[in-house]
Amino acid sequence: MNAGDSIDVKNAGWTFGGETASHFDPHVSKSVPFYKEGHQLICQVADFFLSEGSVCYDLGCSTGSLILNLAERNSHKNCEFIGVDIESDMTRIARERCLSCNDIQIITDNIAEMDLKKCDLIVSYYTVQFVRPKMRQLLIDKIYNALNWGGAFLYFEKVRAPDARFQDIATSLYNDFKFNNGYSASEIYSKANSIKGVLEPFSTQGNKDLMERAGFTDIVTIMKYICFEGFLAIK
Ligand SMILES: C[S@@+](CC[C@H](N)C(=O)[O-])C[C@H]1O[C@@H](n2cnc3c(N)ncnc32)[C@H](O)[C@@H]1O
Repeated sequence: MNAGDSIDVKNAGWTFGGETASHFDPHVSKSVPFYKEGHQLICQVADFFLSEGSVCYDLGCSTGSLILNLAERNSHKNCEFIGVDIESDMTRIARERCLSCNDIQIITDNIAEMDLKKCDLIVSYYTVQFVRPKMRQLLIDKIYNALNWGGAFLYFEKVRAPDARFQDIATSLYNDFKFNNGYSASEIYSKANSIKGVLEPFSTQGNKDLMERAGFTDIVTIMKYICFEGFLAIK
């Protein structure tokens, strides 16, 4: 970064509304490694849990691409797909995208406060990391309680490393990932400033502890790349 670079720093003011929602689709895979591959993996895992009449949630569905993929892949199973996002700018785009699919309902709500109905699959793809830490255990408890026995929670999160040395390495590698995808040094710095206190990752162990306290005992990692991890937890 040069001394003359101008940086638009919205300190700790990140939001998914407005411009972020309208620019979300073309930009997300430049900052989330294997974004599309993660969706593909979730769809493949969902095959094991969705059967005739199942209910499936996508918590923090953003513009609806994952819930649409899930619904189209399982259109023969008569399932109910419910996408939830707190930002109406996101759910407006998601509703437009999913218009042709009658199995999908898109709801604007706060996942930390809403009730969940009984279901066979709950997906959270990089969403819980934005829920206030004090609300997180209650949310994971609610997810566990909503699942039918044998149902699954697919839980993807940005994760912190187990100690400072690994965290330094992970931060450096992730900055390289964004830089190599075309973000400037000042954009990377600006984003890091804006998400302070908004994006709050827990460690791998911290996330497992949340799930175990909720009641999950069968938990495996199904994807990991630098500081991005996907867990499959079965009730
Ligand atoms: C990184 S994006 C998720 C990406 C999305 N799952 C996908 O596959 O494209 C995080 C999303 O979570 C939503 N979100 C954050 N906190 C939320 C909350 N408390 N309730 C519902 N949605 C929330 C944001 O509005 C945003 O759309």
